[in-house]
Amino acid sequence: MKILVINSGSSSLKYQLFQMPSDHPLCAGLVERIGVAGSDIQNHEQALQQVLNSLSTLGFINSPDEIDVVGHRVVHGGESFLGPTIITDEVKAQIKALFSLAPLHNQVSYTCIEVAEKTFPTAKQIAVFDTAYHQTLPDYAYRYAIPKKYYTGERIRKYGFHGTSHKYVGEQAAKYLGKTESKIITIHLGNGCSMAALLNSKSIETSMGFGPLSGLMMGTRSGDIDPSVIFHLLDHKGYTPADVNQLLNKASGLQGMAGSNDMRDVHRFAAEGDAEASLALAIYAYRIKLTIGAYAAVLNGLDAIVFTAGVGENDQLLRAAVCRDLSYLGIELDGVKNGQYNKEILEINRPEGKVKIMIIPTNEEVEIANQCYEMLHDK
Ligand SMILES: Nc1ncnc2c1ncn2[C@@H]1O[C@H](COP(=O)(O)OP(=O)(O)O)[C@@H](O)[C@H]1O
Ligand SMILES: CC(=O)OP(=O)(O)O
Ligand SMILES: [Mg+2]
Repeated sequence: MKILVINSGSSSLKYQLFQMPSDHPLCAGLVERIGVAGSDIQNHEQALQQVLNSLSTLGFINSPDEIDVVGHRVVHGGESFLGPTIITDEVKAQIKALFSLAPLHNQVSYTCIEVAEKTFPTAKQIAVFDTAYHQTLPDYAYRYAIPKKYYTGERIRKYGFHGTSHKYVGEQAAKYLGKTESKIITIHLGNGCSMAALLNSKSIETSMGFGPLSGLMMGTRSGDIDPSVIFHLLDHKGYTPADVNQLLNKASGLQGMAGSNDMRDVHRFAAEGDAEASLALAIYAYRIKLTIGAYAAVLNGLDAIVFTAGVGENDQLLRAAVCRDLSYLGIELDGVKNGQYNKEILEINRPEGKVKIMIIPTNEEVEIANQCYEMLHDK
């Protein structure tokens, strides 16, 4: 069974082609900096077209009907989708209905689904949702302290995102620990950033909420901000709701503070003496540290913290800043090991540290392919 997985992030499109059941890809690739100023690739449709052309020019597929399944990452599945789902017209309508809740993401996934349906008309199209893994949060974690009718009527609650990544690295960490019971914090730092508290490999708390805007500071998103700021801008400063949306989703975070959403740029600006870039780095790390403290309390203990995704895997300075002065919690980073990551699971704590600090490369594509394969096999 040949499965093509398409993972559309807010600024990138990753793909992998699998001959299942092997989870070693036949080919894999990444289109980066989509829609970023100065980039050749303006949108996800163009990016996907480029991927599909290269799959056939490079000879990985000779004809579209060789693809049995296209697995799509879809960010927002609301409360309806708990596992991999065959995409029907009704499912597409539900994904569309969630556009307003995840403005950077669901529209992009929807575009990718439509392009894939046209390109691979004989393949099964399957969606795997970021929200699915966080459906195990207890009600006191997912409900907001507002009247019940906003939950029952408007479905306003914490959903959480990046679930496929938190699940994948969390399960690897639990396996690595070799314990049946585990308390793990996963830290996904890509363009979007989120953390999850995992009790025995189930998500019990996470930092994103109703949409993928809350929690940590991100590439272009503010993360947590007092909602009073929004009322102030609307009521007294002439902003429209669309202006505020643009500000908090696209013109904040690293982009808004330091002028680039690419962490590599921000480090360069800071090294060149840009004080606001240095402050952006400090805030970015501080928010993660705050959340580690909170999640250690929620879990009532801690076996491991896991760094993953673009920044989490590759940025040793950031990891060092997060782990500094956390020895009270048993978090003690080994400065040498911290610099030795080479795309494989790596333990980077000092031997005397009670808590394992790990870098685990996320692989949302493998996780999606496995979920699709298992679903079709169980039938
Ligand atoms: N060597 C590196 N050092 C620091 N940050 C890096 C490095 N390589 C990639 N990144 C950062 O990873 C982020 C993208 O992560 P990724 O997980 O691919 O994001 P997404 O899937 O949300 O598009 C970018 O901010 C990029 O700057
Ligand atoms: C949900 C989310 O923020 O996804 P990404 O990090 O891929 O933008
Ligand atoms: Mg991503």
